[in-house]
Amino acid sequence: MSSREIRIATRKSALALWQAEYVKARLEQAHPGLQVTLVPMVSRGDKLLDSPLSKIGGKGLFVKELETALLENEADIAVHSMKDVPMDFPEGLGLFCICEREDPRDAFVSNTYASLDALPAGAVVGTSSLRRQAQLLTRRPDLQIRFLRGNVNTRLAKLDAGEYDAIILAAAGLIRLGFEERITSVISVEDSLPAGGQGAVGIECRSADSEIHALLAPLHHADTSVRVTAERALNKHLNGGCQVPIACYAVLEGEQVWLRGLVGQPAGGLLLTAEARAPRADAEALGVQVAEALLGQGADAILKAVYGEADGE
Ligand SMILES: NCc1[nH]cc(CCC(=O)O)c1CC(=O)O
Repeated sequence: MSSREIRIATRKSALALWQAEYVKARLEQAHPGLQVTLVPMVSRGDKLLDSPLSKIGGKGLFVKELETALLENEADIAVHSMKDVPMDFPEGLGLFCICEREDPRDAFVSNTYASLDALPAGAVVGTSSLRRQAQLLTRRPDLQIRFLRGNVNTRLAKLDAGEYDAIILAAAGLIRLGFEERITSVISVEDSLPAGGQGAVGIECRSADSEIHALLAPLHHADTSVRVTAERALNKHLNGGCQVPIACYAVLEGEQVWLRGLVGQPAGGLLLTAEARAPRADAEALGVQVAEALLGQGADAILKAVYGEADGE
Protein backbone atom coordinates (compact mmCIF):
# COMPACT_ATOMS: atom_id res chain seq x y z
CA MET A 1 0.00 0.00 0.00
CA SER A 2 2.88 2.40 0.66
CA SER A 3 3.89 2.03 -3.00
CA ARG A 4 0.54 3.42 -4.06
CA GLU A 5 0.33 6.71 -5.92
CA ILE A 6 -2.19 9.48 -5.22
CA ARG A 7 -2.95 11.88 -8.08
CA ILE A 8 -4.29 15.30 -7.03
CA ALA A 9 -6.53 17.16 -9.49
CA THR A 10 -6.05 20.90 -9.03
CA ARG A 11 -6.76 24.20 -10.71
CA LYS A 12 -3.72 26.12 -11.88
CA SER A 13 -4.22 29.35 -9.92
CA ALA A 14 -1.48 30.12 -7.42
CA LEU A 15 -3.88 29.55 -4.52
CA ALA A 16 -5.17 26.23 -5.87
CA LEU A 17 -1.61 25.03 -6.48
CA TRP A 18 -0.56 26.11 -2.98
CA GLN A 19 -3.46 24.15 -1.48
CA ALA A 20 -2.67 21.06 -3.59
CA GLU A 21 1.02 21.26 -2.60
CA TYR A 22 -0.05 21.61 1.04
CA VAL A 23 -2.15 18.44 0.83
CA LYS A 24 0.68 16.64 -1.01
CA ALA A 25 3.16 17.59 1.73
CA ARG A 26 0.81 16.51 4.51
CA LEU A 27 0.06 13.19 2.80
CA GLU A 28 3.77 12.48 2.28
CA GLN A 29 4.47 13.37 5.88
CA ALA A 30 1.67 11.10 7.15
CA HIS A 31 2.60 8.22 4.82
CA PRO A 32 6.34 7.97 4.15
CA GLY A 33 6.95 6.34 0.78
CA LEU A 34 3.60 7.39 -0.69
CA GLN A 35 3.92 8.85 -4.18
CA VAL A 36 1.85 12.04 -4.61
CA THR A 37 1.59 13.87 -7.94
CA LEU A 38 -0.36 16.93 -9.10
CA VAL A 39 -2.66 16.92 -12.13
CA PRO A 40 -3.21 20.64 -12.93
CA MET A 41 -6.26 21.62 -15.04
CA VAL A 42 -8.22 24.70 -16.14
CA SER A 43 -11.76 25.25 -14.86
CA ARG A 44 -14.61 27.20 -16.45
CA GLY A 45 -14.40 29.77 -13.66
CA ASP A 46 -10.76 30.40 -14.52
CA LYS A 47 -11.56 30.94 -18.20
CA LEU A 48 -14.28 33.51 -17.57
CA LEU A 49 -12.35 35.96 -15.47
CA ASP A 50 -13.93 39.05 -17.02
CA SER A 51 -17.52 38.34 -16.00
CA PRO A 52 -18.95 38.78 -12.52
CA LEU A 53 -19.41 35.31 -11.06
CA SER A 54 -22.95 36.30 -10.17
CA LYS A 55 -23.66 36.71 -13.89
CA ILE A 56 -22.03 33.59 -15.29
CA GLY A 57 -23.54 31.78 -12.33
CA GLY A 58 -23.69 28.03 -12.37
CA LYS A 59 -22.81 26.01 -9.36
CA GLY A 60 -19.38 24.50 -9.21
CA LEU A 61 -17.79 26.79 -11.72
CA PHE A 62 -14.43 25.89 -10.26
CA VAL A 63 -14.92 22.22 -9.52
CA LYS A 64 -16.66 20.50 -12.45
CA GLU A 65 -13.50 19.75 -14.45
CA LEU A 66 -11.84 18.35 -11.34
CA GLU A 67 -14.83 16.11 -10.64
CA THR A 68 -14.80 14.81 -14.20
CA ALA A 69 -11.14 13.86 -13.74
CA LEU A 70 -12.06 11.91 -10.58
CA LEU A 71 -14.97 10.13 -12.28
CA GLU A 72 -12.82 9.20 -15.28
CA ASN A 73 -10.05 7.96 -13.00
CA GLU A 74 -7.53 10.49 -14.24
CA ALA A 75 -7.01 11.67 -10.66
CA ASP A 76 -7.74 10.27 -7.18
CA ILE A 77 -8.49 13.34 -5.09
CA ALA A 78 -9.43 16.96 -5.75
CA VAL A 79 -8.42 19.75 -3.37
CA HIS A 80 -10.90 22.61 -3.02
CA SER A 81 -11.43 25.85 -1.14
CA MET A 82 -14.55 24.85 0.82
CA LYS A 83 -16.03 28.24 0.00
CA ASP A 84 -16.21 27.26 -3.67
CA VAL A 85 -17.50 23.70 -3.30
CA PRO A 86 -21.15 23.09 -4.29
CA MET A 87 -23.50 21.54 -1.75
CA ASP A 88 -24.17 18.41 -3.75
CA PHE A 89 -21.73 16.00 -5.34
CA PRO A 90 -22.08 13.92 -8.48
CA GLU A 91 -23.05 10.28 -8.03
CA GLY A 92 -19.98 8.36 -6.88
CA LEU A 93 -18.09 11.33 -5.38
CA GLY A 94 -18.08 12.91 -1.95
CA LEU A 95 -16.15 15.09 0.44
CA PHE A 96 -14.07 12.82 2.66
CA CYS A 97 -11.68 15.17 4.41
CA ILE A 98 -11.68 18.75 5.73
CA CYS A 99 -8.33 20.18 6.82
CA GLU A 100 -7.77 22.60 9.69
CA ARG A 101 -9.14 26.04 8.99
CA GLU A 102 -6.90 29.06 8.32
CA ASP A 103 -8.08 32.54 9.39
CA PRO A 104 -11.70 32.66 8.10
CA ARG A 105 -12.04 36.46 8.11
CA ASP A 106 -12.08 38.98 5.32
CA ALA A 107 -9.08 41.27 4.99
CA PHE A 108 -8.97 44.98 4.19
CA VAL A 109 -6.08 45.79 1.86
CA SER A 110 -5.13 49.35 1.02
CA ASN A 111 -1.98 51.30 0.22
CA THR A 112 -3.45 54.49 1.67
CA TYR A 113 -6.00 53.85 4.39
CA ALA A 114 -5.59 51.92 7.63
CA SER A 115 -9.05 50.36 7.90
CA LEU A 116 -12.60 50.42 6.62
CA ASP A 117 -13.44 53.14 9.13
CA ALA A 118 -10.61 55.32 7.81
CA LEU A 119 -11.97 55.36 4.25
CA PRO A 120 -13.19 58.80 3.20
CA ALA A 121 -16.73 59.30 1.86
CA GLY A 122 -17.09 58.03 -1.69
CA ALA A 123 -13.97 55.85 -1.61
CA VAL A 124 -13.73 53.11 -4.25
CA VAL A 125 -13.61 49.57 -2.86
CA GLY A 126 -12.90 46.53 -5.01
CA THR A 127 -14.80 43.29 -4.48
CA SER A 128 -17.07 41.20 -6.64
CA SER A 129 -18.61 39.31 -3.76
CA LEU A 130 -22.27 40.20 -3.19
CA ARG A 131 -21.81 39.05 0.39
CA ARG A 132 -19.04 41.57 1.03
CA GLN A 133 -20.81 44.26 -0.96
CA ALA A 134 -24.09 43.91 0.96
CA GLN A 135 -22.35 44.20 4.31
CA LEU A 136 -20.05 47.05 3.24
CA LEU A 137 -22.82 49.16 1.73
CA THR A 138 -25.04 48.68 4.76
CA ARG A 139 -22.30 49.96 7.05
CA ARG A 140 -21.06 52.58 4.59
CA PRO A 141 -23.69 53.56 1.98
CA ASP A 142 -21.35 56.27 0.69
CA LEU A 143 -18.73 53.81 -0.64
CA GLN A 144 -18.47 52.95 -4.31
CA ILE A 145 -18.13 49.23 -4.89
CA ARG A 146 -16.23 48.39 -8.05
CA PHE A 147 -15.97 45.04 -9.78
CA LEU A 148 -12.82 43.04 -8.98
CA ARG A 149 -12.04 39.53 -10.04
CA GLY A 150 -9.02 37.47 -11.01
CA ASN A 151 -6.64 35.53 -8.83
CA VAL A 152 -5.11 37.00 -5.70
CA ASN A 153 -1.99 38.33 -7.48
CA THR A 154 -4.09 40.05 -10.15
CA ARG A 155 -6.30 41.68 -7.55
CA LEU A 156 -3.32 43.05 -5.63
CA ALA A 157 -1.80 44.33 -8.90
CA LYS A 158 -5.04 46.17 -9.71
CA LEU A 159 -4.99 47.79 -6.28
CA ASP A 160 -1.34 48.79 -6.74
CA ALA A 161 -2.17 50.27 -10.15
CA GLY A 162 -4.43 52.74 -8.36
CA GLU A 163 -7.79 51.43 -9.59
CA TYR A 164 -9.17 51.20 -6.05
CA ASP A 165 -8.73 52.93 -2.69
CA ALA A 166 -8.99 49.51 -1.03
CA ILE A 167 -9.90 45.94 -1.84
CA ILE A 168 -11.40 43.14 0.25
CA LEU A 169 -10.01 39.62 0.03
CA ALA A 170 -10.15 36.50 2.16
CA ALA A 171 -7.32 36.66 4.71
CA ALA A 172 -6.66 32.93 4.18
CA GLY A 173 -5.71 33.29 0.52
CA LEU A 174 -3.32 36.15 1.28
CA ILE A 175 -1.70 34.29 4.16
CA ARG A 176 -1.27 31.09 2.15
CA LEU A 177 0.35 32.88 -0.77
CA GLY A 178 2.81 34.73 1.46
CA PHE A 179 1.06 38.10 1.22
CA GLU A 180 0.21 38.36 4.90
CA GLU A 181 2.06 41.69 5.13
CA ARG A 182 -0.33 43.11 2.52
CA ILE A 183 -3.23 42.74 4.98
CA THR A 184 -3.76 46.31 6.18
CA SER A 185 -6.32 45.20 8.75
CA VAL A 186 -8.35 42.10 9.33
CA ILE A 187 -12.10 42.78 9.35
CA SER A 188 -13.93 41.38 12.36
CA VAL A 189 -16.64 38.80 11.71
CA GLU A 190 -19.05 41.27 13.32
CA ASP A 191 -18.29 43.75 10.53
CA SER A 192 -18.06 41.25 7.68
CA LEU A 193 -19.48 37.82 8.38
CA PRO A 194 -17.45 35.37 6.23
CA ALA A 195 -18.70 33.03 3.53
CA GLY A 196 -19.52 29.48 4.56
CA GLY A 197 -16.36 27.39 4.48
CA GLN A 198 -14.05 30.37 4.03
CA GLY A 199 -10.47 29.52 5.01
CA ALA A 200 -10.99 25.75 4.94
CA VAL A 201 -9.58 23.30 2.41
CA GLY A 202 -11.58 20.16 1.61
CA ILE A 203 -10.73 16.98 -0.26
CA GLU A 204 -13.14 15.26 -2.63
CA CYS A 205 -12.69 11.70 -3.87
CA ARG A 206 -14.55 8.64 -5.11
CA SER A 207 -17.03 7.41 -2.47
CA ALA A 208 -16.03 3.77 -3.00
CA ASP A 209 -12.28 4.35 -2.73
CA SER A 210 -11.81 3.20 0.87
CA GLU A 211 -8.04 2.94 0.47
CA ILE A 212 -7.87 6.67 -0.31
CA HIS A 213 -10.26 7.46 2.56
CA ALA A 214 -7.88 5.74 4.97
CA LEU A 215 -4.90 7.69 3.59
CA LEU A 216 -6.80 10.99 4.01
CA ALA A 217 -7.89 10.29 7.60
CA PRO A 218 -4.81 11.88 9.29
CA LEU A 219 -5.50 15.17 7.47
CA HIS A 220 -9.10 15.43 8.67
CA HIS A 221 -9.72 18.10 11.33
CA ALA A 222 -12.84 17.27 13.34
CA ASP A 223 -13.44 20.77 14.77
CA THR A 224 -13.19 22.43 11.36
CA SER A 225 -15.45 19.76 9.92
CA VAL A 226 -18.21 20.43 12.47
CA ARG A 227 -18.07 24.18 11.83
CA VAL A 228 -18.08 23.84 8.06
CA THR A 229 -20.88 21.26 8.25
CA ALA A 230 -23.14 23.76 10.04
CA GLU A 231 -22.24 26.52 7.57
CA ARG A 232 -22.81 24.38 4.50
CA ALA A 233 -26.15 23.14 5.81
CA LEU A 234 -27.27 26.76 6.09
CA ASN A 235 -26.08 27.51 2.55
CA LYS A 236 -27.71 24.40 1.20
CA HIS A 237 -31.04 25.19 2.83
CA LEU A 238 -30.95 28.66 1.26
CA ASN A 239 -29.93 27.13 -2.06
CA GLY A 240 -26.76 29.19 -1.88
CA GLY A 241 -24.65 28.93 -5.00
CA CYS A 242 -21.12 30.23 -5.24
CA GLN A 243 -22.12 33.86 -5.58
CA VAL A 244 -24.97 35.02 -3.37
CA PRO A 245 -25.27 37.61 -0.58
CA ILE A 246 -25.25 34.91 2.11
CA ALA A 247 -22.77 34.83 4.97
CA CYS A 248 -22.47 32.29 7.76
CA TYR A 249 -19.95 31.54 10.41
CA ALA A 250 -19.79 28.82 13.06
CA VAL A 251 -17.52 28.62 16.08
CA LEU A 252 -17.21 26.01 18.80
CA GLU A 253 -17.95 26.79 22.41
CA GLY A 254 -16.93 23.59 24.15
CA GLU A 255 -19.39 20.94 23.00
CA GLN A 256 -21.70 23.55 21.50
CA VAL A 257 -21.68 25.04 18.00
CA TRP A 258 -22.67 28.69 17.66
CA LEU A 259 -23.79 29.55 14.13
CA ARG A 260 -24.47 33.05 12.85
CA GLY A 261 -26.10 33.61 9.46
CA LEU A 262 -26.81 36.65 7.34
CA VAL A 263 -28.57 37.48 4.09
CA GLY A 264 -28.15 40.99 2.74
CA GLN A 265 -29.54 43.11 -0.03
CA PRO A 266 -26.63 43.56 -2.48
CA ALA A 267 -27.30 47.32 -2.71
CA GLY A 268 -27.07 47.59 1.07
CA GLY A 269 -29.65 48.91 3.49
CA LEU A 270 -31.05 45.56 4.59
CA LEU A 271 -29.18 42.84 6.44
CA LEU A 272 -31.16 39.94 7.86
CA THR A 273 -29.36 38.11 10.65
CA ALA A 274 -30.07 35.03 12.74
CA GLU A 275 -28.12 32.84 15.11
CA ALA A 276 -28.49 29.73 17.24
CA ARG A 277 -26.54 27.18 19.24
CA ALA A 278 -26.69 23.37 19.24
CA PRO A 279 -24.59 20.38 20.30
CA ARG A 280 -21.85 19.38 17.83
CA ALA A 281 -23.74 16.29 16.75
CA ASP A 282 -26.59 18.51 15.54
CA ALA A 283 -24.45 20.82 13.38
CA GLU A 284 -26.41 20.07 10.25
CA ALA A 285 -29.81 20.65 11.86
CA LEU A 286 -28.42 23.88 13.29
CA GLY A 287 -27.63 25.11 9.78
CA VAL A 288 -31.18 24.38 8.69
CA GLN A 289 -32.59 26.08 11.80
CA VAL A 290 -30.66 29.32 11.24
CA ALA A 291 -31.54 29.25 7.53
CA GLU A 292 -35.21 28.85 8.44
CA ALA A 293 -34.95 31.84 10.78
CA LEU A 294 -33.56 33.91 7.88
CA LEU A 295 -36.33 32.71 5.56
CA GLY A 296 -38.84 33.69 8.22
CA GLN A 297 -37.55 37.26 7.95
CA GLY A 298 -37.89 37.36 4.17
CA ALA A 299 -34.50 36.10 2.95
CA ASP A 300 -36.14 34.31 0.04
CA ALA A 301 -37.30 37.60 -1.50
CA ILE A 302 -33.73 38.97 -1.48
CA LEU A 303 -32.29 35.75 -2.87
CA LYS A 304 -34.97 35.39 -5.55
CA ALA A 305 -34.17 38.87 -6.84
CA VAL A 306 -30.46 37.98 -7.00
CA TYR A 307 -31.04 34.64 -8.75
CA GLY A 308 -33.49 36.26 -11.14
CA GLU A 309 -30.86 38.74 -12.23
CA ALA A 310 -28.20 36.06 -12.66
CA ASP A 311 -30.54 33.90 -14.78
CA GLY A 312 -31.53 36.76 -17.03
CA GLU A 313 -28.00 37.41 -18.20
N1 LIG B 1 -13.72 32.94 -4.44
C1 LIG B 1 -12.32 32.71 -4.63
C2 LIG B 1 -11.66 32.24 -3.39
N2 LIG B 1 -11.87 30.98 -2.93
C3 LIG B 1 -11.18 30.83 -1.76
C4 LIG B 1 -10.51 32.03 -1.50
C5 LIG B 1 -9.67 32.31 -0.34
C6 LIG B 1 -9.22 31.15 0.48
C7 LIG B 1 -10.28 30.49 1.31
O1 LIG B 1 -11.36 31.04 1.58
O2 LIG B 1 -10.02 29.36 1.75
C8 LIG B 1 -10.80 32.92 -2.55
C9 LIG B 1 -10.28 34.29 -2.74
C10 LIG B 1 -10.98 35.36 -1.94
O3 LIG B 1 -12.19 35.29 -1.68
O4 LIG B 1 -10.31 36.35 -1.61
